[in-house]
Amino acid sequence: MSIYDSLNEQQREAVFHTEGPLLILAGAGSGKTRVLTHRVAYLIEEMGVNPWNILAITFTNKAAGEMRERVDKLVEYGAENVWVSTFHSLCVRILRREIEYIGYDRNFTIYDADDQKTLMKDVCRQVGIDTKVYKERMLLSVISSAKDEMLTPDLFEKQAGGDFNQLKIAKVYREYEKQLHANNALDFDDLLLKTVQLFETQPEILNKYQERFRYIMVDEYQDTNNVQFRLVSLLAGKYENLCVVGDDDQSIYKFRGANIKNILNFEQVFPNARVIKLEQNYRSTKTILDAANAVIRHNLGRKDKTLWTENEEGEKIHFSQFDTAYDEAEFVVGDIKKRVGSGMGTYQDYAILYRTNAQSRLFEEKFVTAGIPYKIVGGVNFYARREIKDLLAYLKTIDNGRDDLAVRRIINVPKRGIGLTTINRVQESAQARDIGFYEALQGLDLIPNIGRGASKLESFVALIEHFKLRVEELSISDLLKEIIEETGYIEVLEAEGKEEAEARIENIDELITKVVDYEDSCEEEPTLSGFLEEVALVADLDSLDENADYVVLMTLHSAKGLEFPYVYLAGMEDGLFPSYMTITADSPEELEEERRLCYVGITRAMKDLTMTCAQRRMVRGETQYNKTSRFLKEIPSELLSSGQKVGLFEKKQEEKKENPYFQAKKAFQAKPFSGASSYKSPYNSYGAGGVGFQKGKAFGTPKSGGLDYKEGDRVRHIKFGEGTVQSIVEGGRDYEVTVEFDQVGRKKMFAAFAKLKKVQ
Ligand SMILES: Nc1ncnc2c1ncn2[C@@H]1O[C@H](COP(=O)(O)OP(=O)(O)OP(=O)(O)O)[C@@H](O)[C@H]1O
Ligand SMILES: [Mg+2]
Repeated sequence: MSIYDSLNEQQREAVFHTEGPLLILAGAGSGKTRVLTHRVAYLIEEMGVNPWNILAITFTNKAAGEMRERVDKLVEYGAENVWVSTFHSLCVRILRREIEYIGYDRNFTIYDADDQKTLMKDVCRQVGIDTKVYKERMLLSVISSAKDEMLTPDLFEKQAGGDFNQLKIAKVYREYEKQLHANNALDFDDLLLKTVQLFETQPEILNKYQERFRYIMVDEYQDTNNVQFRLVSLLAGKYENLCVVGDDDQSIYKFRGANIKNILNFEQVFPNARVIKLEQNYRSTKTILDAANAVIRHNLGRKDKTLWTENEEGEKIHFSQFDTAYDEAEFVVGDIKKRVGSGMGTYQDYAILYRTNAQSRLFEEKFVTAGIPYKIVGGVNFYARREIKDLLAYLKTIDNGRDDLAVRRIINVPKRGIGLTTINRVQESAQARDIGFYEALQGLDLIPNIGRGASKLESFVALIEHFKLRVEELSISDLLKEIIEETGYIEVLEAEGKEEAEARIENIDELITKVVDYEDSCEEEPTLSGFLEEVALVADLDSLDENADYVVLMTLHSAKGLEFPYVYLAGMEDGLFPSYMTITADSPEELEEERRLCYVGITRAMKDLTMTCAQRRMVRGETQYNKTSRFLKEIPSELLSSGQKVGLFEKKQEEKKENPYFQAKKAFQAKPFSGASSYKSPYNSYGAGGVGFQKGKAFGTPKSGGLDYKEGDRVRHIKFGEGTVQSIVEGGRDYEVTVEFDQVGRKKMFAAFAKLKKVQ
């Protein structure tokens, strides 16, 4: 029996069709990736193709690794000569050999986001652009899109027509390119673009690679963008032995420029293309597949496909709704433990998938407490994330300053011009005198050669000392918000690029939630040291043995292409998944993209799928109420094991809406934030949404009858400072107080939240 006997007829057809363009368009779990790997084997073993002539491109490093493994298993000899790589690594490999042809040095540098921003600052200065009007981040993002569209500065300028703004950006783009070149550097987008330019301008080089890669395969083709498509078309231009596989229903990277048209128009670009559809799903039970089909059917702009399976009916999809996200995490972790305990697979058969990275935090804490090994795939453990470590390092430094590592971590974060040499001098001096690093910073005149660095170090110490004083005045959560605000931490993140910043800000919001959680659940008086101790207990980063059997946690985006016997889709709530931004943007296209993501999630499950959601979820320390996800409601109730629960919460919501107290809270929420800090997550997709209310001691306070100030009095607010009360108006359940603050002007707020103190 040969390995090809394990394929069905259509799959075999695809494997045996080796010459000429081929599009395999098929739903999830139908064996697309399996066809690719068997095709590689077939080319080598049966067709006598030199492994060297084969190129397989996948989307992520993890997918490349897995494909490599599968190919190695199938092919006995020479598998290592097949190039299996992502688009970026392919381009780096080519450019390291050939970039001299387009005027760069082979040892070019690849600029990361930080480098790009530094360069952009410089460019703006040169061109005379005010970065307050044209933000570096915005400029970089426009340039990135231009590169994806393969627009050179010249073309960009042409397209600008007479548009003043666009012309200015064109100028910036030109200078940016010039300087990159002068530094012999490429940014991330350049890797693809320069490879395309190389091929377009150097026919003999293109020819060399066309000869080299006679057989090209691309997995997850639905998520290629324009420049990637161009690259593939060029490489395959001579032999046209191009096999692409994809599923338009799994296109989930539009926000990164993925162009679904690349798959839909494949037949136009390659008119002699053969199209093969695979319709049998081998991965999932009937129930899981029915649910996935039912959800995706709600998308309008799609090629209709019918996916069926011979697999058994399987269990119904479990659905549970919990009071809080905390309960949700406890259930999921407990459920996995119970199932594994009763012999249902091992931990590695289980995956928890969620919409946003920040959701991992609660699960991780539960896993650590339950002693179950877990791993975050395609990401880092919550407490190991850069932004979380940075902020915790601030809190540690403020708490006692004895953690040298923490102090050193943040002394120049965000950048304040304190260099490594200066830091090392402080360190040496501290060691010589056997004192702590922070202690050494407090006596700078005793450090030799500190010179020009001294004033910057002094301001750092002053900042920390200022925060130390604030520990007495603020709650821990407000202190944290103040640190974020005063250090400008968020702005620095934003400059690194929107997408990246978005995820990091969500993590920071989640840290604030953790603090508020601690403050609320603490039996004694909450203290900073107490909080840090608690974190140390749940943030056990070393407990993971890399080879151990572990549960994997990841975002839905990173789950593409993978499969697991048991899958949990957590946070199935409107406002989280689909995201609040998607719902409020009123954009059917974005909603369809979220729905495809849901389809990807459901179809990862082989045997069993559990969907969970919470009625209440804290975001940035504020409780937010969410409805059950609309996607969940698109699943016919006969497929759900507790379908009757869907909609239960909505009923409660209706009842709540009639409650006047609740309305007052809602009205408060609709107003600009006027709490203890003005830091408001700019990307927070939910903070402003729904029916959340400020959590904290103030909640539940009856109408503030005990106001000890009246109109005309001088009052003090913890954040806004002193001001004069303009008016106090009876408003629903609470008084609305308007204050003219000396520093920040007029603010209107609810008395219970404002916590104004009369100035005697
Ligand atoms: N003919 C077949 N016989 C038995 N098992 C198969 C067959 N084809 C595919 N499978 C199995 O079905 C599962 C799904 O296959 P594969 O991952 O290749 O699907 P896919 O179409 O690439 O899915 P996705 O769209 O999620 O990337 C795998 O476990 C694979 O081994
Ligand atoms: Mg696949």
